[in-house]
Amino acid sequence: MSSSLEENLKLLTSDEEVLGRIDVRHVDQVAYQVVSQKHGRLAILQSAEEKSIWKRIISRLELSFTETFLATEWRDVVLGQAVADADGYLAAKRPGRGRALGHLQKAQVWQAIDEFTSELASRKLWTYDSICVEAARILAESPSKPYGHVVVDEAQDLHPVRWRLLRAAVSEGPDDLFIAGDTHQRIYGATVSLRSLGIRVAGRSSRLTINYRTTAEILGWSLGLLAGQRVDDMDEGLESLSGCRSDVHGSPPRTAAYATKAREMDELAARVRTWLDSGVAPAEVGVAARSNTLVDDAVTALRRVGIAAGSLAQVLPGDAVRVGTMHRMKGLEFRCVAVIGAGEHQMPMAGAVTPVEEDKSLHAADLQRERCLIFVACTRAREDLHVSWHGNPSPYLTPLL
Ligand SMILES: Nc1ncnc2c1ncn2[C@@H]1O[C@H](COP(=O)(O)OP(=O)(O)OP(=O)(O)O)[C@@H](O)[C@H]1O
Repeated sequence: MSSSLEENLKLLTSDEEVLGRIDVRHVDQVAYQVVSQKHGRLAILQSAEEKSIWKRIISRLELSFTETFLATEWRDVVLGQAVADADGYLAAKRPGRGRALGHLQKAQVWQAIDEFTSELASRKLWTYDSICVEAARILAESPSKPYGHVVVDEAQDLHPVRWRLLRAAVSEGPDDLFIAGDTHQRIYGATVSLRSLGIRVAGRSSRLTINYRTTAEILGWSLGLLAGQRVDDMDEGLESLSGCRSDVHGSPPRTAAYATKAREMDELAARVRTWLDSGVAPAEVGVAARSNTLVDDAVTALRRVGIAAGSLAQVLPGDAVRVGTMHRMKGLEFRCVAVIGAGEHQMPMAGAVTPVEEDKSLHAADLQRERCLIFVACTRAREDLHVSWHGNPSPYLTPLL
């Protein structure tokens, strides 16, 4: 997405001097650079290793918590609220955490987290979150800031550790932070209160209601995916979709069910061929899928019939159809979009949803994120949207069928 933003920046100016002063980067890259300047090359803890460290701690301390629970408690409560010690953790509120903890349980959780962070420190291992914490600390202590102004896009997906980093990356003053986001498109992380992070948006924000990208037909249909959902406004209130509109009209989105994946892939290739034959450039066709496997399947199906196509995970030539996971589709747009594999077994994706018996709140948040993902994918289409699946449709789609 940052390369797409960088490209679009060139539509605003071609002045190399101006472009040279604008740094378009993922916030984690900013954090890595700040921390590596001080500590050298950083070794990143891989998720399988993280799990096994938590598992060892759970078994050593004979705890009844799962590794997911402890990892989330560390990330969202300890790092999220910048808790520094046991007393801070015992006093911390735990909004959005499904399982209530008594005093003794909190002491056990703190001991586990303390052992976990000590192990990371002794092995010199970092997570992307801990890099952000360290970067924010370094920048907060430094009198000189790397940026004069910071523009934040896709703000709904940033964890508090990233907000603290961004806050510390620019001195406080007029036009220090400009924030754009849409909480209906939250596909990572959980609800954040900007107020609690010292970022004041009340009375200083505007709601954009006109959608210039897509047709009224595609917008109306896609908004149906979110009907009845309560969505926050990042400032301790609720966001609304009322008044959202598009003034451009076109064909209504089409949906199609197939008996098998193979058939769905064949029909995808036929659909893309129709778009290309009608004059749509290959790079203006996007195909969105929930999993990497399905992305590969779609690329193979398109190439099999002679259509140049590639995954958005790679650098693509200008004349190829873009196929990507729904996560990769964020922030992009295409004249025509095919959302594939929108079936009951793919959306929500079972592996991405915490079991309800493990953590009720995480379970609900995960389901909501899956719903937002399909909304994000569908709203990438400017003119034509085609949604398909094999087997039964996703429960997110059934109210619209
Ligand atoms: N005022 C405008 N007049 C005409 N076209 C516009 C205007 N504002 C935006 N657009 C066009 O609408 C499309 C979507 O704009 P943009 O990418 O800024 O939206 P967005 O809110 O960031 O979308 P999302 O968050 O869903 O990715 C782009 O093609 C952009 O060029």
